[in-house]
Order: sequence, then C-alpha cells, then structure tokens
Amino acid sequence: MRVLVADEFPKVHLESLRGLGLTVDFRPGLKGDALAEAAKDVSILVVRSTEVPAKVFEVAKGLSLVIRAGAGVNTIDVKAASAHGVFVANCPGQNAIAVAELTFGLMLAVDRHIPDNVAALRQGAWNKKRFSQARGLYGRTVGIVGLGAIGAAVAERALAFGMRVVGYSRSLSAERAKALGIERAESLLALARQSEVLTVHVPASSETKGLVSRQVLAALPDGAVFINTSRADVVDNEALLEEARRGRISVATDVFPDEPKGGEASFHSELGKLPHVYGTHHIGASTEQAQDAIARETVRLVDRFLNEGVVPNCVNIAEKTPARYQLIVRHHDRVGVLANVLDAVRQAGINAQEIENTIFEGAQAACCKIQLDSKPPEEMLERIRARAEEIIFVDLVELRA
Ligand SMILES: NC(=O)c1ccc[n+]([C@@H]2O[C@H](COP(=O)([O-])OP(=O)(O)OC[C@H]3O[C@@H](n4cnc5c(N)ncnc54)[C@H](O)[C@@H]3O)[C@@H](O)[C@H]2O)c1
Ligand SMILES: O=C(O)CC[C@@H](O)C(=O)O
Repeated sequence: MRVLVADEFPKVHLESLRGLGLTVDFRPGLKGDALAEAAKDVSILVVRSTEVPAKVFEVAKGLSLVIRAGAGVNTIDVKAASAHGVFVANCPGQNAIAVAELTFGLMLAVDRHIPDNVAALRQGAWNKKRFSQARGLYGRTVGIVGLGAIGAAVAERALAFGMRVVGYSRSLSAERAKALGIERAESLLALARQSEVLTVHVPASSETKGLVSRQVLAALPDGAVFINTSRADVVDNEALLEEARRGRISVATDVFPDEPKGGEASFHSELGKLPHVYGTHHIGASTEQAQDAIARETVRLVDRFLNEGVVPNCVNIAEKTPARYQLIVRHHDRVGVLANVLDAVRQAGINAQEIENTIFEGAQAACCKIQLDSKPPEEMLERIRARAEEIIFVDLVELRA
C-alpha cells in the first residue's frame, strides 16, 4: 500500500510509516493538478496546509483516507471526499499548546511593543520613552472565543498570568466553565464588550464565517487587543482592516485572507503592513514539539486504519443516516449466510445502510445488524427466518428519529 505525504513531515515519523509496511512517497510542495496526479496511485494522503481540492477525489480512485496533519480541515474539500467515500481524519488537540504559546507571544508582543523595540534597535535608535508605554497583562480581562483544545490551553495560561478569563463557545456549559476556572459570557457581543484582549479559537466553517463581525469588533473597548490564531474566515476582514486603520484597537494575527498555502511566497497584506498590527506567517502549529505530536498521531491513525480498519478522529462520517429500522440477525457463522440475508433485503427493494457483523467467541455464531431506510414487509423477515439451518433469530427494531 502507498501513502503520499505532500507536506513537510519529520523524517523519523516517515520511517515509522515505512515500518508499517507502507511505501512512502514524500513529496512536500505538491499542489493542484500535480497533487491530483500524484495521488492517483496511493491509498492514503497526508497533508498539512496543502489544499486538497475536489479534483483529487475525482482522479484518485484508490484513495481511501486523507489525514490532515493538523487541526483545521477547511483546506480539504470534505464534501467531495464524502461524495467519493473517502475518510478524512485530523489530529485534534496535538498542536494546541503551540498555538496557545503563540497567542501569548502575540499578547505580550502587543502589550510591550516587542517587534517595534527590535526594529528600532536594528535601525540604531534607542527609545525607552516610547516603548515604556505598556499596560501589563495582570488583572486584565481576556475574552476567549471557542473553548476547545486551544481555547482551554489559552485559558490555563491566562489564569497563570493572573488575568480575568471569560469564555464564549457554542458548547460552553456553566459546569465546563467552572471546571476551567473561567467565567462564561452569554453571547459573543457580551464577551467583546468586556474584553481588553479578545482571542479567537474556533474552526472555519459555514457557521463561523464572519463570526467576529463588524458589530463584535466595534464592541471592543478602546485600546483592546484582538488576536486571531484560528482562520481568517472567522472574522469580517473588511471591518477588521477598517478598525486596524483607525488604530482604536490593536491586532495580532497569525492568519490572513488568501494567505499563501506553501512555505515561501511573496505576499502583500494591507492588514499586515499597518502599525497597530503584528502579523505572523501562520506559524501557530510550527514548533518541533507540536509537529512531533502531530506526526505521532498521524502514524497512529494510519496504523489503526491498516491493522484494525478503523479511522479515529474521522470528520466526515454521517452523524445520522436516513435509516429508520434495524434488522438484527443472529446466525451461524458460515459462508453465504449474509449474502442470503442481503439478497432478501434487495428483493424487498430496501436500501441497506450501515452493516455490522459481530463474531462470538469460538466463531460459531455471529450477530449482524443492518440498518434499513424503510420498514421491511413481514414476508422479507419470513424469507430470512425460513433458512433455519443458517439463521438463529431475526428481529426488527424501529430506530429513534
Ligand atoms: N494558527 C495555527 O497554526 C493553527 C493551529 C491549529 C489550529 N488552528 C485553528 O484553530 C481552530 C481551533 O482548534 P482547536 O484545536 O481548539 O479545535 P477544537 O475543535 O478543539 O475547538 C473548537 C471550539 O470552537 C467551538 N465552536 C465551534 N463552532 C462554534 C461557533 N459557531 N460558535 C462558537 N463556538 C464554536 C467548539 O465548540 C470548540 O469549543 C482549528 O479549527 C484551526 O482552524 C490554527
Ligand atoms: O500545519 C500547519 O502549519 C498549520 C496547521 C494549523 O493551521 C492547523 O489547523 O492545525
């Protein structure tokens, strides 16, 4: 079996993939048509920020699994993957500490003007007067949008800095907020109004597009700092540019609209050039520690897929299928039994959805569960029961809507 690794990946973990018996094509920097061409003969594709467009799934018929060696899967056409029956999995949480550390680096950099200090010195200027204007982080309020792996890691660090931490997340319950040791805001707007620092850690999705809206940015107090280490899409970028130009708030961002996908490119960002903006080059996950953890997780996913046929962290399995009924067939574990059961289902004109066959110890009997999209007629059940030499018991259960 072949795996294509189309981005940078630690050497030692490429060896681990080879150790699983795979042929590894290590071709960082592949893009677009070249990526689709190279993916033609592989079963598994591993990518970091490289985009995986629909074309890859149209061309690479043998592709079974795409692993995002990172958290955000917005760079992969997951809809196209699902339409072609290709699993997509990611490595959630493995780079959370790295992103939280960058978030703090940015927060401190803005408060103490560290990049401007450095730039002035490099130009031969000493300006203690100007650079002494810092407020300090202790006792200040940080608002965290999205309390998943990264948001929680930021909260932990903010508490250690003696900050007041308030969170807003889709699924942040009062209990979880208490467990994290933070306060909980009822809405994003309520959070923004009280945040001297607002930092965002939600995935890019149709639900989060423009989540940090013009109104949210306008609600930030004067002199607030807005930090984005998630994705550019989650912010109203036009409004952000206007706010940053006005200089009413400071901005630190690791992500930009239309940022280059590769490692090196020329890139001119209006936002990135402004004096109240500190931009980094989408390096949130780029620590050795994080890349090592991500690569280990990638190898674990490949191993489980190869050896157990399961895909941990899969992001595109249907949460709910159209199945309404479950057929349960306990049967003798013999050749052709399931084919006969499925033939009866086919003859009834019913679509079988998820199928699971569990073998009991001793491999004499098994239990097959078949989810069906409509209620089977009694004759179909009778047809299955009639093969008494193969079938032990047949039952039908209506699934909860
Ligand atoms: N800068 C980088 O290099 C870098 C590295 C890793 C991750 N990221 C980005 O950060 C994102 C978050 O990563 P994570 O590991 O914390 O993910 P996560 O899935 O652990 O957490 C995401 C959080 O966002 C919340 N959320 C989702 N939709 C929401 C909505 N509509 N409103 C409010 N909250 C919502 C979820 O409830 C969850 O708490 C990733 O999806 C990725 O885009 C960037
Ligand atoms: O791989 C990278 O460098 C970025 C990854 C990051 O954006 C992620 O979503 O995990």
